[in-house]
Amino acid sequence: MESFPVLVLSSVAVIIISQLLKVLLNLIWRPYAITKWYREQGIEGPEYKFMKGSMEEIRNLKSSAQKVPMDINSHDFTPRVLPHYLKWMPLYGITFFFWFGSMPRICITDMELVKQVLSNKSGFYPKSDAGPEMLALLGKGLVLIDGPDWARHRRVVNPAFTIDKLKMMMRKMTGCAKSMIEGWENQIAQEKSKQAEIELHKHFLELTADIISHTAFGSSYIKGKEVFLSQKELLTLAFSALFNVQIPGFGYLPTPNNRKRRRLDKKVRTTLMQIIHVRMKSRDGEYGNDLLGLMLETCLAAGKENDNNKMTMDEIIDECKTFFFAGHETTSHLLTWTMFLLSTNEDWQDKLREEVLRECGIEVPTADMLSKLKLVNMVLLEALRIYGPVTIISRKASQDMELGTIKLLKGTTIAIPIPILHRDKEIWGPDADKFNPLRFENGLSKAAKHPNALLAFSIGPRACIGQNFAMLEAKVVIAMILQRFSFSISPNYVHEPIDIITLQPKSGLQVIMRPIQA
Ligand code: HEM
Repeated sequence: MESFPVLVLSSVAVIIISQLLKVLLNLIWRPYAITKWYREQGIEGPEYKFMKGSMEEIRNLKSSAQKVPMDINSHDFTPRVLPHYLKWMPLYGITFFFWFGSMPRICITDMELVKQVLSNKSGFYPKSDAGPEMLALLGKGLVLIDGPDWARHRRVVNPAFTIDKLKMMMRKMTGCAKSMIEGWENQIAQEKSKQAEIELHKHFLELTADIISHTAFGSSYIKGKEVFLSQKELLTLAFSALFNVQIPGFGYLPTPNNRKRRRLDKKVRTTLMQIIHVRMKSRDGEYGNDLLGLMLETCLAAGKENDNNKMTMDEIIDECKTFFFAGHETTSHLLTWTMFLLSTNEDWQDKLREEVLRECGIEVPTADMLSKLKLVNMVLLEALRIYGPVTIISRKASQDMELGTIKLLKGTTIAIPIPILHRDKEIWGPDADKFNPLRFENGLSKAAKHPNALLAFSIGPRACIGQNFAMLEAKVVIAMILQRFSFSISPNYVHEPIDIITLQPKSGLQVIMRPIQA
């Protein structure tokens, strides 16, 4: 009979060898087989590089493309933000594959295929896997989950975003915008000047954080500040990890970044728990009908029917993370890019001010007044088209399946590069690179050759739940600024759009603001 140590050693050896074989299979043989599979269908792409895939090339292309700022009148930031797509599309065709580490990604830019993927209701194209950094940032909330959990969360959350609820949020939105604007007026008065240079992006990030805190959580920017500041750091971590080689299990090691991520995650959770406890104590069994109230109602309604809509406290915390982040970052960028466009196209600024003063006068706008601001709406849609905050939508093939003529292998990620589709002259016409809000004159569905061509909020069942909220918020803020200020771009502004997960100006947006004398 074999001795015990020999048995242990041989078992360990078997485990190590089988793990090594698995690694070799995933890192060498599988990419080779996948490449062969797609090439046989005529789909080409850059060669797979051991473990790194295409990551190193993407990082290098991006860093050299981002060395030179853009001309202020040019809106085509794709060479800076998506240089790899621009390099590979002419080489391999509009549908091509590349490598996120050892995982294949297929880029699709055919609108019909995009529609098939995004409109699918049978769960064939779930969200692609999120790394530990994105999970810490957004939690397992609506943006990242799938299947029955997603459907249950969406059922709970939907009623917080009905048109009636949005109208009721108007007072809070205008209140937050008024404080920001009065801050600017005071600054200019204190400087005893007729104008001041204001960095708007920073202000919009705080404003939109304040608005989502008030409207969804009955809190304020100040109370939720720890969440926002920690999420900002988590965002930087997620961004820096985006094009790194992913080593399985690496996220559990006590590296400085992993430790930082865990510390920030804990801080976010503690602050959210404080906000939740305040709400639970302050009401007598009624938790309110805002987002937090609706979620708590389902969680704490022990013994009541409709368990299908129940959420656990951990799920609520994850959903809070999602809404704190998704509910303010993107909208602040939309406001920033809209103000950039209006500061550099003063003829449009004047037209919009005329419309705002005609429909709202100098009153605080109401929802009814805002519904009449057609030109403001057109400019916001055009800002979403050319500077949409979300640059890539990705999904995963849940099984081997066909998408058009492509035979997809299970696990392949499908990447939809929105800025490239939003500049497609076949879809948007010969002026696709230009700022032309008039293309939306006859409504969203008639602005392009394809009725669903604007993908800024995505389309289909996973489209943005907050799109009406974001549009209302953006209209309120832009209208209130136009009532009180005229503005032009500062000579200090440098046009460097950059995608730190979402598209934003690298060093803020400096604008010269001049109060309009009443
Ligand atoms: C200009 C502002 C906004 C833009 C451009 C935007 C864009 C998007 C996009 C493109 C998606 C789909 C992502 C994907 O399929 O991978 C999405 C989903 C989502 N957005 Fe927004 N968003 C904005 C504002 C908001 C706001 C204000 C909220 C919350 C109040 C919000 C909450 C969400 C949530 C929860 C999802 C996931 C929906 C689901 O999968 O069921 N977003 N957003």
